[in-house]
Amino acid sequence: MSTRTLIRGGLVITAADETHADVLIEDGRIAAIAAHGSAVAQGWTADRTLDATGKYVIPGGVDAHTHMELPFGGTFASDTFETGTRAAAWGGTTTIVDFAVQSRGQALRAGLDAWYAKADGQCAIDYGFHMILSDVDESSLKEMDLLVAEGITSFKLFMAYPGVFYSDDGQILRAMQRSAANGGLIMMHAENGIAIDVLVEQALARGETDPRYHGEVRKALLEAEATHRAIQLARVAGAPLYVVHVSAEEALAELAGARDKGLPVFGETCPQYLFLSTDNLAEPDFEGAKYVCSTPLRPKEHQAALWRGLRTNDLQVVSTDHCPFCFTGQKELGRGDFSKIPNGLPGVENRMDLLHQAVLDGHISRRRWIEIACASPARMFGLYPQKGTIAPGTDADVVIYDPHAEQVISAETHHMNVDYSAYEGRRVTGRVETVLSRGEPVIHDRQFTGRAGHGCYVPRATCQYLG
Ligand SMILES: NC(=O)NCCC(=O)O
Ligand SMILES: [Zn+2]
Ligand SMILES: [Zn+2]
Repeated sequence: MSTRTLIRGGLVITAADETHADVLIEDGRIAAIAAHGSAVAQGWTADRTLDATGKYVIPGGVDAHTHMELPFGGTFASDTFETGTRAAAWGGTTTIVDFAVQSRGQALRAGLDAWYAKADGQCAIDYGFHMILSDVDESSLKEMDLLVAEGITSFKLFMAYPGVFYSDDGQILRAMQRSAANGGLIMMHAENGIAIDVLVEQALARGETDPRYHGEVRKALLEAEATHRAIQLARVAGAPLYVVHVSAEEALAELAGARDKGLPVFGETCPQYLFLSTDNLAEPDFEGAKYVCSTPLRPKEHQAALWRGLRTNDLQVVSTDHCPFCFTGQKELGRGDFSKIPNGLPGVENRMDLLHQAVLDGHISRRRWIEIACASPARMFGLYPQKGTIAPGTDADVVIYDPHAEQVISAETHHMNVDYSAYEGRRVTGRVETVLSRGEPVIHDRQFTGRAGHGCYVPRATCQYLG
């Protein structure tokens, strides 16, 4: 039986508009939107009415970069699809795109099937997959075509992590040529991993073992160099390119220069690069390990450039790169050798709130908040307008957001399965109150009302920023 839900009296914010409007939801979709107080809206009846007076009504967040249960550095990211998607819902995110992994020597199909199995029946919110390519050869190139047809329309390659996920320039060029032909989008981890490994070895030989050296060896210039090289390879292949987790001003300058030339080059940054810095990596007593991720945190001065890039659209997306490892037992694997600290930070629950705080701090406008966190990732990865906006016919993935509520971010209160918060003690204004996923309340008045298995796999179209 169909349920009608009515959200009354809120300020509806999309990437395009802000309107005081009522939103009618039926059969899991937005049925209609009408000005608050209009005769049309007053005539609506519903089984469930949610009062959003004084609140924002925004599209559910789309986090296009998560790693639930990622195998890394001899351990696994500590959020499962169940715990990670529940935490995402608490933070106002209603869709994730996670990375299925091809292990070396394995077919893409095997890696993808393993990810379908991990997520199936576990998720509180909807999900899709990108595919990590670890072994670019004739057979994996052929498989890329099949995956694009199946709705896996983006592929991550690594210029970092030699011996693990690393692809050389020839492999990268081949994968790009294939994506130019099949419509897929190459997502690049742009760091010169071969040069970084030399610097790691030299640092360790000098006895530089603390977490802060992770930031020192993974130099901004090596991110910029790899970004430049990835752009040139994409040009040669005639392929579009999306550079993930951009952290260095110099790398952003490469993207901006390419975009100025009109090239189809896109960039993502993450909250950790906007709000944290090498000061965190330098925290004493091995606490810096909590902030080890790649690309690494940069000196604070890089943040202004990233905010500018988000305003000027040289960066289009903010995703989390959520890849949590507990401090106890996981980050600790790298005591005495920073190169053994599993790379990654938790954050899937914090993104919408941190970016709302950025609105209050004057870095971005409200509509740009929704654009970089909802609409643009949905367009980039072929989910729009089903996801990422509020419009008649789209999925009713809707957040009622209280822009005045104060909160202090803490591991004591978060829902991610990780024993620390990268933002411990940070005060932010704004908080998720209610979250609907396809019309079903998964968070209702700050209570979890969802369930594992509600979330559905969503096949994706190709990038909607291209021709
Ligand atoms: N980013 C990170 O440190 N860990 C996750 C894997 C990746 O995205 O490179
Ligand atoms: Zn990466
Ligand atoms: Zn990642």
